Amino acid sequence: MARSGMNTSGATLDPDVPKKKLSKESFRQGLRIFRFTLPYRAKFVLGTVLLTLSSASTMAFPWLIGKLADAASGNPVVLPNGMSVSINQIATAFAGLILLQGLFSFGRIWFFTQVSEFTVRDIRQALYRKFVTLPIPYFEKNRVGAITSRITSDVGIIQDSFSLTLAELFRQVTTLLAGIVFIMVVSVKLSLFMLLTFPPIVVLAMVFGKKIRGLAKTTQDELAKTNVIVEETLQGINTVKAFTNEQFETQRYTASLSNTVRAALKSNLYRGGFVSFVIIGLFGGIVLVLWRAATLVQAGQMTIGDLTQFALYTMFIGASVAGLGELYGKVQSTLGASERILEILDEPTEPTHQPGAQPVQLQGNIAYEHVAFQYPTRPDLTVLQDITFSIRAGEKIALVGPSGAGKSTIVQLLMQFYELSGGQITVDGRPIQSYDLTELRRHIGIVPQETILFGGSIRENIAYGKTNATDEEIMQAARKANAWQFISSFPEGLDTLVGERGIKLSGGQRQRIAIARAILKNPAILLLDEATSALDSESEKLVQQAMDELMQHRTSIIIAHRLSTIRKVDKILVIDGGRIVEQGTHEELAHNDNGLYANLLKLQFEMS
Ligand SMILES: Nc1ncnc2c1ncn2[C@@H]1O[C@H](COP(=O)(O)OP(=O)(O)OP(=O)(O)O)[C@@H](O)[C@H]1O
Repeated sequence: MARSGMNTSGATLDPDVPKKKLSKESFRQGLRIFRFTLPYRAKFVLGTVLLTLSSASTMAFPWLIGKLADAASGNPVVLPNGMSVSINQIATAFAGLILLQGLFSFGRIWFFTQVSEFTVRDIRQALYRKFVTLPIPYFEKNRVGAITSRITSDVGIIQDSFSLTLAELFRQVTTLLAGIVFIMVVSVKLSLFMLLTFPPIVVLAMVFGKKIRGLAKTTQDELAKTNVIVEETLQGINTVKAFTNEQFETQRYTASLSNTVRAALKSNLYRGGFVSFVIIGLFGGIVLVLWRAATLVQAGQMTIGDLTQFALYTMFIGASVAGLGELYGKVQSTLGASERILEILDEPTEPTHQPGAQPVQLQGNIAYEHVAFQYPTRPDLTVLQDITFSIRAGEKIALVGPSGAGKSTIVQLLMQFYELSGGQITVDGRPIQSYDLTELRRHIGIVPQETILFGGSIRENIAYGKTNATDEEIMQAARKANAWQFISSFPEGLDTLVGERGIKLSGGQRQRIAIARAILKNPAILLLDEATSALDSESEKLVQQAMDELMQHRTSIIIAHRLSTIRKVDKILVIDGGRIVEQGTHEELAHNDNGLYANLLKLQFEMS
């Protein structure tokens, strides 16, 4: 039956996922998700057998009840072999059947839930493995929320369908077919009468139901709009107040609420109509059939037992038709969900962790040759053009230039986060694409502008650079990174929790954790992105010392925002508008009065 999708206090009952039109193709696609159940097929088959048995025993109930009614009303109940049976014997058989039915149901649930739990675990695992190996551009083209809902709500729908929907579908279809056969056996005349009366009512009810679902969706959309107003304005409450728009926003919200109520009332008008239609149509139909049945009993063409059986089977049929209507929607969502899941699983991944990849040792010679680049999400914007430079192993270079010049992009390309649009990058003379991606990245360490700490202890966060590091190694790295001092001042030391649920570290402290991570990783090549936000001078000094320590004997590329920190580097590349506009040592560039670097220096000098 049509379940209205929501109430107006905001709880959305149906996940707002697009449904899939049922077609041969969508079925064929959707069924591919079944490959995840293959390892558990034995359990699945067992569950199906038990389900068949339990459905069959349910179907025997009305038959036995009819026999009881016959025996009670004095019609002798005779077995095919001519033996007549008593009420007690029928009741005993009934009790036995109920017992069996209980066991069958238990077994069915037990086996089907195992299949669904294991299958869903495998699907989630496959999805997660896929997520982390998808190339970076994928995450720029798709919202993270949309991606994570694949692993939560879509997989949830699949779980439902393996544990419930499939079984229900099977049961309802068999009940419907068997029910029709049974009523035909009881009385062909009455069955034909019933089948002419009910299906038109059911079809009408389904059309009605669809209309109501459409209206419920409209209400849902209207409500979503009101929620957007609340969220936006509360998040930007400072702006609302600064512009003294409290009244305006309240009016806007009220107007949106009125729309919601209007939509909800319309939807409920139809719902009311639907309920009275069901009462009048359905119960009217039942009265009609009962009237016909009564005349048949009176004419001696049916017994009371037959009538009871007939009525009960009819109820079964009615329930299964109604159930099938609801299942239709569930099958649609399941197909939609499995298609979206399979779509992600079919996405090409980065070539990481290739089988048979040889470990490589890198010297750290880097060369960029005429590198050109556009971001895949903005193909019309040339971010880098003709970038050519080289660094010998152990040298340090700095990239400077205005914001948006392309410095971070140059560095990211070395990690192969994106494909080049032109030119090539080599490491130790080999194009970077020829390396196994994991092997290449293993030798590159980064200290980003903004260090992301994962929820967990400081120990875990440092060990992110080398997951099997010993405590001794972690402490040593922390010392070299000038981080040990503040870590040991916490009562819980390395076990101090950081991240969302833990304490908040200062910018300088987080950077030093990032440096400790990189020290543990011990890479041949280092990419350092200086924080733009200035640290206090004490913290600055500690971070700088730690960076110097980290850079020793490694090829390093530094994205510098504060020019004071890069006087000692071997070469400075000045980037502007995606090109290298100047290069040389600090001394050389500082004396080129018309140069961009000299100007930047002057600017920073004036500012400080
Ligand atoms: N992921 C991305 N997708 C699309 N465009 C991007 C992306 N990242 C950066 N850009 C664009 O590429 C250009 C270069 O950005 P980049 O971050 O490399 O500059 P930057 O010199 O490092 O700047 P800053 O000093 O402010 O960090 C900018 O125009 C920016 O808008």
